[in-house]
Amino acid sequence: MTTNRTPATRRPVRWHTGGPGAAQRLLGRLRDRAREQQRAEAHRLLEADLRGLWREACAGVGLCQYIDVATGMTVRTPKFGALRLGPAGTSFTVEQLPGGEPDDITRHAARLAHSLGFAGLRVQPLAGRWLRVVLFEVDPLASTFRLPDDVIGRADAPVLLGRAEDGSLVEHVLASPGHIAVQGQNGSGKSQLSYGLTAQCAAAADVLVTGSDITGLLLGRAWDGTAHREWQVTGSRDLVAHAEHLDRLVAWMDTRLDAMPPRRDSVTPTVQTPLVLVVLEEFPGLLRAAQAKDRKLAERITSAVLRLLSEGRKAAFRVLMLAQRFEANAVGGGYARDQFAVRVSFRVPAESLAMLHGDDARPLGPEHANAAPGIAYLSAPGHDCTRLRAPYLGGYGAFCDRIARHGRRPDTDQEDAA
Ligand SMILES: Nc1ncnc2c1ncn2[C@@H]1O[C@H](COP(=O)(O)OP(=O)(O)OP(=O)(O)O)[C@@H](O)[C@H]1O
Repeated sequence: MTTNRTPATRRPVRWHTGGPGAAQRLLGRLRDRAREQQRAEAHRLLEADLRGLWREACAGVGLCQYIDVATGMTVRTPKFGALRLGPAGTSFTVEQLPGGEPDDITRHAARLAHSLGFAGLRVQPLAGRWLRVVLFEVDPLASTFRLPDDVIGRADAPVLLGRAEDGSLVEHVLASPGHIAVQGQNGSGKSQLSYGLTAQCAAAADVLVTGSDITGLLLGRAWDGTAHREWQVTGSRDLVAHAEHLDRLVAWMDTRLDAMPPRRDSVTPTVQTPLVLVVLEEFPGLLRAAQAKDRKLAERITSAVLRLLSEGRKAAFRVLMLAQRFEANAVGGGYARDQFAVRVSFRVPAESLAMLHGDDARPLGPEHANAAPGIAYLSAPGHDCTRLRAPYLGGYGAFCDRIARHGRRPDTDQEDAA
């Protein structure tokens, strides 16, 4: 069979190039796809790694259930869902065990995060039993943050306590009915927090910063020229003066309770009836010194403080007590310790953390025993064992400057103290 086709009738093969640069675009797309596949593969491998580590870590800290099945005992841990890698960091979803609470994970946060190769983690509840675990490459509390040069104008405005791991500010309203306990070893950050708290409310017309300070640094000289100074007793030479001052505060509290208007069960802070912040700096030191001098003097101080703690809330008295450790016998007994609604612990031995925050804080003890200055644990209404970084005001000179700048000057408007 022959064909008559001539070369002239054969149609040339034409490549549809799509214009100039199309080959490069195609190549680019192929490279993007390859990169995407590599990324997806890396993501899948990392997810598998973290899933395995998560399971081991949960079993390691006891966050698991043992189930007896036909083939033997099996361990069930909160289920790892999906990994998310993004500009906001690394996170994954988790389905809690039946009956589980986000707190079960938060309680072991440091140890779980370390097992996964991260510095820390935070838990965000999602829907139902699901939550998101956000991992931190560096401890979010590692860096210092400055206390802004702000003051409150009224007792019902919030003062800043610190910054939590998620970057949110943790505040406290003095007018809310709760005394404040602060414990920490030497150099752990108690003074910085107290400088910050007192400086923030030094200008408020309805707050009086009073109390007893054997060190004479937190209260005393720094407050010269302010309306608060005559309500502060300092130094350890005249311990009777501390007892007398505390008795004077109790008498003031009693006058308020006696004068409570009908159908009212608490005093609202006003300029005439200010909120009385009773600062007890190094209170165990005051008690020890008083005991060494005269046992009766120590009892007198203890009973005045107990009355302020147990009845002060209704009379707009708030106690801010500072101690290295809140051992019951060092702070006037277990009853006294139970009166504190807001509890802050800087670096303390593990046992002391559990003593002030309860057994829930026990797993955090070993890590917190080495916390850097300024890092604290907070238990307060609405804050169940929140780890925070207290704001840094600066050296003692900076504190004195703030009080000199903002401290309320004496006036004649105030009520009922006389
Ligand atoms: N919130 C903070 N941020 C950064 N650094 C801090 C913070 N708090 C304390 N520090 C550092 O730790 C040092 C000691 O802090 P601070 O004097 O408050 O401790 P303390 O618990 O009151 O100790 P002491 O019982 O000996 O008075 C400060 O001089 C400061 O360098």
